[in-house]
Amino acid sequence: MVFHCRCFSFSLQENEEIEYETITQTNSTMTETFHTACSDFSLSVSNFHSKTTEFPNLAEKPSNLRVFTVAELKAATKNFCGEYKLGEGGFGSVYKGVVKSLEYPFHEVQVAVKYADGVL
Ligand SMILES: Nc1ncnc2c1ncn2[C@@H]1O[C@H](COP(=O)(O)OP(=O)(O)OP(=O)(O)O)[C@@H](O)[C@H]1O
Repeated sequence: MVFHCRCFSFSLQENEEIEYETITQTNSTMTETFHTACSDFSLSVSNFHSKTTEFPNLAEKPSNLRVFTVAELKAATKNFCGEYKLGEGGFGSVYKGVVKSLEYPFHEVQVAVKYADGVL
């Protein structure tokens, strides 16, 4: 299962604000793939673990979030190259990367890709 979420903007240099996309990839026995905004992320996970039906199926929600293949994420981060590492979180490392914009094919979009420990 692959989660993608455009999370937040942050400042690289004092006056330069760049929008980043955080992509989290993780394995699961669940076969469906769904996309969710960060605010929904813990909601969907708790829904999955508790198996309650109280929350809507996020796969059925309309979404404009983009799915990336593992190959695309490897290409974007130069195969998760150490030089591209931005930081480390509780369950994996985060790498900067660059992907082509779908809207404007000649534009590149900077992204942050989280590589969850033990996934690949
Ligand atoms: N969009 C981003 N741009 C730049 N650096 C980032 C970005 N996202 C994460 N990082 C870097 O990676 C580090 C880990 O981020 P992450 O989101 O994994 O943190 P976390 O929420 O503490 O981790 P976890 O969710 O695994 O518990 C951050 O402290 C930061 O240094």
